[in-house]
Amino acid sequence: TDLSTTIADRTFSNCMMNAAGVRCADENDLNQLIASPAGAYVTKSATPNVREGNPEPRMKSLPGGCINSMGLPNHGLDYYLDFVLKDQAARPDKTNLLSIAGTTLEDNLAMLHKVADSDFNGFVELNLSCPNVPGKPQVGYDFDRVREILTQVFAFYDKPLGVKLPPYFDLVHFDQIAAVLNDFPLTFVNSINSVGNGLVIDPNAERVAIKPKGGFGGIGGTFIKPTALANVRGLSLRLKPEIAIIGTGGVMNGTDVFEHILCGASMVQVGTQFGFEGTRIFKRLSKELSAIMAAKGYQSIDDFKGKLKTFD
Ligand SMILES: C=Cc1c(C(=O)O)[nH]c(=O)[nH]c1=O
Repeated sequence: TDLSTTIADRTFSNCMMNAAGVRCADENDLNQLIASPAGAYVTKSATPNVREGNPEPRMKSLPGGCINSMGLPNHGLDYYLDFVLKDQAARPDKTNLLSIAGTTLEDNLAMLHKVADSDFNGFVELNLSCPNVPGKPQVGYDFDRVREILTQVFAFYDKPLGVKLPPYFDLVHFDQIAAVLNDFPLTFVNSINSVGNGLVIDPNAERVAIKPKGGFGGIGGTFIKPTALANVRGLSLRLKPEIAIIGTGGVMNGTDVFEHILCGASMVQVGTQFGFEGTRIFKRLSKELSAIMAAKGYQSIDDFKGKLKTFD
């Protein structure tokens, strides 16, 4: 079975990769992803300069999931841009993703100008959904702000670019964000980021599990899969066909990957479970997805991508 996928004019050997933020902040993490069967990697969301992030404990694993309020710790854009440029020179036929998450519009524009002026020819993933920068809202929930940002970005940025969105929980919000996104030459939309501002408690200590923001943080893992699938499907039904969808959220096994693709995902990102298992997860997920496809007689993901049935 063929697990390859195509987004815009780029073909990836495998339709699975990591989600930004998980085991992708250092070059040895990224080199492990390169050595794995993952179809691509995305780098930890970058800010213009090195950033410490929030005080620890800032991440807690749970059965089947996790809560995090990392606060955007990263080595700064130059570190990741240097890495992807070196990798691109060594493997010119591969496309990878560079995630950026400026805490201000100015920072995002400055970073995008730097990337525009470089030889980078991969995809930029503009993160509009970080839930963990104290005092900063998840931009993706402010539709006018998203329009303003994309207007200013596409005034000069002409390389492939997508956005990473927070989860929406109202069909009218799918309509509203799609109406904004359809006005721009986006290469992809990645849904979803962690479900923002959940609260995990340690009942023995009668205390929250993580330190930042009084214990509030982004939730990932198996419990967010129904929300992730709804967002992939809701956007797939509303976005113009030129905008590909990357499905992220709740992927633990091959069935979860299959479901994201049924909902319309062209690429599936794995966060929490990749964090637990490491890069060997990509061999396991590839085996599991291949077995599902073989049992159903599917040769490639296009045989079932977006073909979710309803009762009517
Ligand atoms: C880029 C910051 C993010 C972070 C973080 O660095 O706290 N955690 C998430 O779950 N999603 C994010 O987008």
